[in-house]
Amino acid sequence: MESPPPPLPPPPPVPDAVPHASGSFLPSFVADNQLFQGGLGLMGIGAAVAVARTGTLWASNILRRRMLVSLEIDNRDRAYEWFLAWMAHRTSGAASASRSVSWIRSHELSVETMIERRPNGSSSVFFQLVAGPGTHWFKYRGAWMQVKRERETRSMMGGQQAGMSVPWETVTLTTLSRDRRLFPQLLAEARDLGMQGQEGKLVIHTAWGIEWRPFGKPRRKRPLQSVVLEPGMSDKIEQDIKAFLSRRQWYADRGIPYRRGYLLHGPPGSGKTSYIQALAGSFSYDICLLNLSERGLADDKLNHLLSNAPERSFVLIEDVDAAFNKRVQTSADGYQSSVTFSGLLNALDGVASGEERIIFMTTNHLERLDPALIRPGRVDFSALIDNASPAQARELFQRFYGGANSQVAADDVEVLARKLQEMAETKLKNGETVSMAALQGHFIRHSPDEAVARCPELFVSNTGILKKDL
Ligand SMILES: Nc1ncnc2c1ncn2[C@@H]1O[C@H](COP(=O)(O)OP(=O)(O)OP(=O)(O)O)[C@@H](O)[C@H]1O
Repeated sequence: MESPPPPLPPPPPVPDAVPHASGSFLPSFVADNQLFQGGLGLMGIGAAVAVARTGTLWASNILRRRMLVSLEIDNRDRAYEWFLAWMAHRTSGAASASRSVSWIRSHELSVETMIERRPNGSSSVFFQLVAGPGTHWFKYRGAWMQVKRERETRSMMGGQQAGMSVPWETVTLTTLSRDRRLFPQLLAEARDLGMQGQEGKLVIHTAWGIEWRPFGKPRRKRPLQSVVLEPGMSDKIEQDIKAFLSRRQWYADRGIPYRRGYLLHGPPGSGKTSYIQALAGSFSYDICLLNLSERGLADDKLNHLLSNAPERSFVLIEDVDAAFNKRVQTSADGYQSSVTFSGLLNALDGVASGEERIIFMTTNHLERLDPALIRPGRVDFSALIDNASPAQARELFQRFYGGANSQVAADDVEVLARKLQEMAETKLKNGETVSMAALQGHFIRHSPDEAVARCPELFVSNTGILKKDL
């Protein structure tokens, strides 16, 4: 019988997952591990720097908020263009002698090309270097100011620039809080300088989204007499507007909305738009040009625009028939333009529509307009501005060729003008007329004698469409 196998050796002791240390694990791990000590040290320094930096930022923000004051002007506000013009004026030779402002030499400049037309017809071009995008410093009435001009490109929503990317600019003025009272003074100076530039000018506004903004530079006012209407017509319209402008309280006392609508209708080239612009200039009013077919314009925006037209401005809706024919439904959900017909009617005299507003509408086709659009309350004064009458043709001729600077003797002008009127009367009896625009073009092209001799070729049968215009 075999001997039993020898006994197995005892299993090795199981090592402790964690060596028994007195207390916890970490201190001894750190005490024995220099690399870890270094890492902890660096962490501590990093944390201290971060805290110091945050503290400094916080303190400088507090200080900035308490000690400094900033004023932001963006390019949607009229003060923006006035301030830039003020800056340009101040940095130009004309005003640099001004004691109120001294500029630190700017390193970011941009150029504004200015064309100055002289009365004799010549013009001169000069370049104005203005502070461009960047940071500039100047001293105004003893206080240092920082100007930060920033430009970015944003895409416009709505308005004639809908979908376009246009530069979006802001200017931020910063000065010591104790000098904050200088901001209104500076803006008033900029405004006065800017208004000087608009003195005697007509500002045309167009819609930018739901806001009105000046479009281009202010234009020279057109003399009202230069637009020759049928004798007495201009006075009639002028008197009606004067009466309206003088009865604000009368309307208020009777709770009647202080609004008035005018409709000038007639063939193309009869002077409707020119007259409205000249009339606005004669009242020192601006023009707000509203295009109902403008992309992105909807009923709510239209209502906002009509309710928020700038003070002292006429709202002009040209060719109003083109936006709406007689409620022609072109699709199940609405009309051919983005503004609905009922939206226009409500904007013109609905409950939400604005107060103190003068609207001019023009059309070549009165017969196409919906009666709801031209009923009183929306159109309070309607006038036919027609093709040239013999009297108008004569007066336009005299305005072109007469006057102090005329090369033609006054008597000769008078004889020719009378001849033109007699010819026009004959033509009119035959049912032939001519537009004032065609007469204007004819007079521009010809000498007085030629103008009269060749005028008969301009007249066409009374369709209002002229051979010359085709
Ligand atoms: N009655 C007028 N007196 C002086 N100029 C005129 C007259 N009518 C038209 N003109 C000249 O003809 C041009 C076109 O005039 P305007 O645009 O005002 O006509 P309109 O009636 O508004 O035309 P449309 O109906 O096609 O818009 C302008 O250059 C303007 O100077």
